[in-house]
Amino acid sequence: MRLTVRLVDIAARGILLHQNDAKSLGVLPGDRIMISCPETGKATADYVETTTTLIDQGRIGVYHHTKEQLNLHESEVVEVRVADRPASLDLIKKKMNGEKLSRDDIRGIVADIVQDTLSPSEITAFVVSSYINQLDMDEIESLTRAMVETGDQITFHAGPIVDKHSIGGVPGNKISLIVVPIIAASGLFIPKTSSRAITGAGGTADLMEVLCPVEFSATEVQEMTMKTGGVIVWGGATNIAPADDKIILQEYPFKIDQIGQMIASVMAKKFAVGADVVAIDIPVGKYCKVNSIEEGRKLARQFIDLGERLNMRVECALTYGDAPVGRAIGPKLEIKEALSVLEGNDSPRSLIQKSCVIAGIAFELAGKSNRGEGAELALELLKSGKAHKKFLEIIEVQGGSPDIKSDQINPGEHFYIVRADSNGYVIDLNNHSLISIARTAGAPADHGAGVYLHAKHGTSLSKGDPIFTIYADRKWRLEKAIEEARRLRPVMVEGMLIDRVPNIREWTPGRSRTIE
Ligand SMILES: O=P(O)(O)OC[C@H]1O[C@H](OP(=O)(O)O)[C@H](O)[C@@H]1O
Ligand SMILES: Nc1ccnc(=O)[nH]1
Repeated sequence: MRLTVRLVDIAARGILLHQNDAKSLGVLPGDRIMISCPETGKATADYVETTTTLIDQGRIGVYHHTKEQLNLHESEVVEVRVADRPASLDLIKKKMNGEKLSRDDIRGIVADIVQDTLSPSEITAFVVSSYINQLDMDEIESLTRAMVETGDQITFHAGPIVDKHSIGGVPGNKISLIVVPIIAASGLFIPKTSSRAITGAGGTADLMEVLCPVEFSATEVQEMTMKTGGVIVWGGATNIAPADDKIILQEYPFKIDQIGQMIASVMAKKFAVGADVVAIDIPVGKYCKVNSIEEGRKLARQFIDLGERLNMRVECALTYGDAPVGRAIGPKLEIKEALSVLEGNDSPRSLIQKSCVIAGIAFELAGKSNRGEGAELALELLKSGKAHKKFLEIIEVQGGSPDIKSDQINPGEHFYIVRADSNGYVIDLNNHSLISIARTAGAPADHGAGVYLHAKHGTSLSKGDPIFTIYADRKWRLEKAIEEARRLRPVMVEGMLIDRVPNIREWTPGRSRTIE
């Protein structure tokens, strides 16, 4: 069938057909058609959407992606025919049925993810199929390798290359902003690529973006690392493991991070930058991705095994995840807290301790310090101000201002303080609820949004004391977050009323009771 092009300014994938043309072709919404340009001979497949009003019969609505692929112009005539289904759909179904995927199967799926052959809902199907029928170690290795092979890789001619990564899941986990400059200040190289928020209210890339650009090519990452010793960039922009970010985009709304894909997501980024040694932070807690020490050990073993298969030396730290790291949750609040620690502030101690433990493991793995002495070296580099100086250099090389000070960073202008409604000690913090409130307030997209905790486990509060403050860049978002905080009550104070269950049945006081 020949159709006339109408360019439609929509960024997503897809092709818009009049319902009658779709019927003549024998396709339904979601089916694929092959569009070829007789003039250039170029062809590409895309999935169909249909309309009865937006496009006239005889025309084809071409979205941005296909326009770019085929270099199409308004009113040009193209040839359209039914396209084959991508073979990877059957492979995803294989996983849905609980079968094991071979290396070639996984290569096929990842290639189709990277080339945008699979639609977002089809990628979601892959995520869900491996969420229900977990990936085994061979499948995780294949996924990691396929993610690396379909993207750019960096080779450093100096070494050792050090890296760190957290599996996430604990709010306020801003330690990369402290660990990376500590490691770079020691003279080691750390080309750190991070993802944006997956289950949280601010990934490291979202945080760093408050201070400077985070989108660079693999070559730029390499050059900047050689110059300063370290960078903190967004993995999704580098074309390092490009499938990773496309998968994460589908996980974000569900707040899920399937274990096998998580391991591959982390390790692909490490492998692609040529890391020799890697320290992995696994937060463990009631509301974390990993809920018990036992589960944490199992996951650590998987990271170490995969490291061996890929020739990287990996060590994992199971860390305390029952409470947020530090007190700040959300991009600007977290940057402010991390920067103030680098500037020499002595608190929050949990943040300093955790950062030094992880940097210490990396030092020991890289042979920079003896076993058991790495954290001490990390603390020295932090206390001496060398890590702070290095952080400012990293900001500058990425295009930000090296004069930035923590007291110049202000969270959102709209805020609300939640206060204790009884005396007592803080006995529980619900990470999921805190993240939810910060996201409802606008984090991570609104950089000023988030939650600042005034009290953590064991803090003694009197009625009326502040427990946490919610910040937002927009008033309506703050209002929604306050509503959510009232409903979720993320901080439990001993002696506090948990909920009141009203009796809504009609009742007249004093009415005499009758005994039947
Ligand atoms: O949103 P959730 O699931 O908490 O985790 C995502 C965060 O965890 C990792 O941190 P890092 O890169 O090691 O600092 C990721 O890269 C990302 O920034
Ligand atoms: N799935 C992931 C978890 C944490 N970090 C990542 O980069 N990816």
